[in-house]
Amino acid sequence: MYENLALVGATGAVGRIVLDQLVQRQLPYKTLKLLASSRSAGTQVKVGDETKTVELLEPSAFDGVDLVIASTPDEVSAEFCSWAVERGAVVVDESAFWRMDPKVPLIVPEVNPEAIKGHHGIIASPNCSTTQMVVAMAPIYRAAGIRRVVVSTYQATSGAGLAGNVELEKATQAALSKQGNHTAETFQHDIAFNLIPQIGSEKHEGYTSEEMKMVYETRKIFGDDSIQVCPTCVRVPVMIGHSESILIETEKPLSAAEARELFAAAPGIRVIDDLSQKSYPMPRDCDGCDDVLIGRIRKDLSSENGIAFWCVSDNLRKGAATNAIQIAELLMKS
Ligand SMILES: NC(=O)C1=CN([C@@H]2O[C@H](COP(=O)(O)OP(=O)(O)OC[C@H]3O[C@@H](n4cnc5c(N)ncnc54)[C@H](OP(=O)(O)O)[C@@H]3O)[C@@H](O)[C@H]2O)C=CC1
Ligand SMILES: N[C@@H](CC(=O)OP(=O)(O)O)C(=O)O
Repeated sequence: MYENLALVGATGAVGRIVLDQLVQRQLPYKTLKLLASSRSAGTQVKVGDETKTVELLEPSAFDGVDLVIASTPDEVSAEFCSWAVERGAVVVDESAFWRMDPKVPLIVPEVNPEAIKGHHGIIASPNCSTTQMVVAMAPIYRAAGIRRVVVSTYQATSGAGLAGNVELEKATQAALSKQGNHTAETFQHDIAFNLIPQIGSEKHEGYTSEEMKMVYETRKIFGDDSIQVCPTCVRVPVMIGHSESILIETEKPLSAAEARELFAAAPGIRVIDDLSQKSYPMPRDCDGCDDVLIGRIRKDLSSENGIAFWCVSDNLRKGAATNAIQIAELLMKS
């Protein structure tokens, strides 16, 4: 039923990984169209052993397409999704545009696969920082309930797309050659040898748009508006891999050993946790890996029901491309 695929945003940071994953995970498609803007239409892209030409995103591009995987800016998704749905296709969209629409399921397959039922043609994949956090929260939520989460993120420059990594490279070269501050375009300030405690725009009572996504999307994915989330999102000079320091306050008390066992048994999680051996996940370990890596698991010293840990994931893979591909696999199985 889902045999004729289109990939919108095929030339982007996420789109390139989706292409790799289509091949690596051997999705059983018959035809594949690659779509992007007029900037890239006509360029050639390798898909496994084949070379394909990128086509222009326009309504007729979806004629005969059953399944669309899309990774474009919000305003582009806002426009083209209806072109695809009107032609009978289902869209798995990675942008933020549709995520909080009540008619659109927001899916992380390890957490809420059942919510995919009854979709109306568009299925959204969450924000990358939210995805890795909810994968980590899921086993704890099921075993002990969750009242509150305090999270600080350390987000890679590729979170801002291909332009983010180009800016990190240029800014670092400028700083090393002592040319002074690089003029920031993608980020708010010079990212070289720096941390920027702002991702997105000012949104709600001093919180940014990225931070409020972590609040709202988490509640929607768990279907539980009682979960309290206090996020701080920070851009760091790392190319791939978002890291998060997370404190979870549970309903029922949980020891660190119990939390470690729950993480180890959960799908999509790999535990790397032996401080005595300097063993814990770091962003360089997660580049190219589909799991959420968890370490530094310990009891909160300041409250009864707190579990603290460190969590790292490839933002372009589980944070985006892999999650979308897993959603496509769920559809193909249904
Ligand atoms: N990077 C990340 O870690 C994550 C990203 N996302 C979301 O995924 C989406 C894509 O992000 P990312 O890959 O990082 O961004 P990039 O900027 O690297 O890529 C954007 C892609 O969208 C295409 N595009 C842009 N404008 C148009 C247009 N007018 N018509 C058709 N295609 C267009 C670009 O094509 P062209 O080559 O023609 O410019 C390119 O293929 C965004 O919504 C982002 O929020 C979600 C989770 C994580
Ligand atoms: N904004 C995130 C990545 C992203 O694209 O998120 P969203 O899809 O929610 O805009 C970052 O910069 O790291």
